[in-house]
Amino acid sequence: MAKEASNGDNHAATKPPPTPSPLRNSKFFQSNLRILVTGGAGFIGSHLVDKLMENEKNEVIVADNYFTGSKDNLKKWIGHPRFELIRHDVTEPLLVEVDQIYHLACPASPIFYKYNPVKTIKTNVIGTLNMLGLAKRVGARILLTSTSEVYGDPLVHPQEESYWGNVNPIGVRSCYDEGKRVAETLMFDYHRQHGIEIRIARIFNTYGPRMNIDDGRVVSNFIAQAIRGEPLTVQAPGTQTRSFCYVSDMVDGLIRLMEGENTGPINIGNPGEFTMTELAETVKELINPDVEISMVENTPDDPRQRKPNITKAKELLGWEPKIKLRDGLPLMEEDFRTRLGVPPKK
Ligand SMILES: NC(=O)c1ccc[n+]([C@@H]2O[C@H](COP(=O)([O-])OP(=O)(O)OC[C@H]3O[C@@H](n4cnc5c(N)ncnc54)[C@H](O)[C@@H]3O)[C@@H](O)[C@H]2O)c1
Ligand SMILES: O=C(O)[C@H]1O[C@H](OP(=O)(O)OP(=O)(O)OC[C@H]2O[C@@H](n3ccc(=O)[nH]c3=O)[C@H](O)[C@@H]2O)[C@H](O)[C@@H](O)[C@@H]1O
Repeated sequence: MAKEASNGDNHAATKPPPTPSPLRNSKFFQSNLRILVTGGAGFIGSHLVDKLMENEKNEVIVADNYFTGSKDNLKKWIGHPRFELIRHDVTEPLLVEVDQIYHLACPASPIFYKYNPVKTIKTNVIGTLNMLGLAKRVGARILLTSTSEVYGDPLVHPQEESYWGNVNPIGVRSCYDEGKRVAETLMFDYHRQHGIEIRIARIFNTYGPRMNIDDGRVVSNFIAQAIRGEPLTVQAPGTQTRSFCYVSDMVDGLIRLMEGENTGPINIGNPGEFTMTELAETVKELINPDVEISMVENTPDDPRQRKPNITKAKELLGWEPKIKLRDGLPLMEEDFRTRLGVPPKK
């Protein structure tokens, strides 16, 4: 039985995990591990798929509705015998036979999750219920990519997993923050009530190649603006902080959590903390020293500070990030230049 890594509450399952599908024992069953990645056509999901596909014992099925993801992110795997891509919306039930589920499906950029907030809530609540139902039917282990946004505008700094958060339940970000909080609740209820093997990662701001160019997230905005020679738009006051994790570190953390013995929730993020003004200055220095930095209006309920305490990830998963922000940002440049059609400066 998985160990609890969280708030000192009693999270123990009352039931043993459900037995895996009888198909596992059928004559024609292959010995490979079948892994479902929901949201696998998105930014983090596609990097996770790349890593999972490196292991020849893995078969990977991606289910995605392409709201913020794209087939382009997975083009090198389309047609591969161990890979399958399904256009599917997780708010509808999905019938597949799998051993593990990485449940990532959910728009992550504030612009996109606020675009259709009711759909965002449905994705988090009904989508997670459907994936838990699937996990229960086939006896699969399921990992949810939750978020540092469950801490809201945090009054405790850095944030550790035992902090219950400071979230506005009726704000414009609530469809996402509260949606993920309910998704975490559902995970633990299925774990306690039905013995489902669960893993919860609380991801902190992650960046890297394949982020949507017009995603609205700060790192992709600044890199695209720097390459286009447009002013970097720091939203006021610019003193708000974030801690940025490079995507390969994130994928490594997610796989360790899935493979390990702890349910979580566990923070996965890079504790290096920067103000948005510092981030803009770093992008300017590394990508285009000629661009201006301009101050623009902010959006409601923007958290003022965010930094993970990763003691649990270090102790329980033996994980910590390796890539510093200054080393990670230049790794995005080539991908962004190619997609923007802007050749490197001479
Ligand atoms: N990137 C980050 O900084 C960050 C931070 C915290 C948590 N997370 C979480 O990690 C996960 C992946 O984030 P990302 O940055 O790769 O975002 P992303 O927007 O690039 O990827 C999300 C994917 O989910 C798909 N999707 C959305 N709604 C769906 C639905 N109803 N049915 C099926 N597919 C659907 C999208 O098409 C996309 O491919 C999300 O759950 C997000 O909440 C990300
Ligand atoms: O890590 C997380 O848990 C969450 O982080 C992000 O949410 P947020 O931190 O608000 O991400 P951004 O939209 O990238 O904003 C970060 C900061 O940059 C600022 N910003 C954004 C865009 C911009 O052009 N300029 C700018 O200064 C924002 O005001 C904010 O303070 C993600 O988008 C969520 O999906 C994720 O769950």
